[in-house]
Amino acid sequence: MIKKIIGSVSIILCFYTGKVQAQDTLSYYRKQIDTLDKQLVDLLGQRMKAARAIGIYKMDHKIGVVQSARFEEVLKAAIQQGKTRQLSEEFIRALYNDIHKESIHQQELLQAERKQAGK
Ligand SMILES: O=C(O)C(=O)C[C@]1(C(=O)O)C=C[C@@H](O)C=C1
Repeated sequence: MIKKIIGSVSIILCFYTGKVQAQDTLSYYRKQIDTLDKQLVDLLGQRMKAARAIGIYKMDHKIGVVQSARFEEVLKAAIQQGKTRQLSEEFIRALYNDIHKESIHQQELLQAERKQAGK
């Protein structure tokens, strides 16, 4: 009888500790995602800052905002790097098209602001 009770208790304990371990694993990876997401947004902010600086240069040198050949280069490099990280070409294309759109939007906005300010 006592053996049966010990057996049942140890099974319950195993389930419990298993659940605790699963929770630990989930929160461990979620924390990792939270940290990486912060870095991602921070990097995107840095990239846009560089894009705005390019926007000023383009305005000063009368260069058009959209530079398709340059964007193709950027995209190609990102697709190549993505391949080494198990990221599909489709995903990288969609991501970079959105980044490019925002980059152009920020440059145009900045140029419009500068024009309005008479700079
Ligand atoms: O390289 C430039 O000329 C940029 O302005 C940067 C950038 C980009 O976000 O990658 C943005 C717009 C251009 O069409 C090409 C590339």
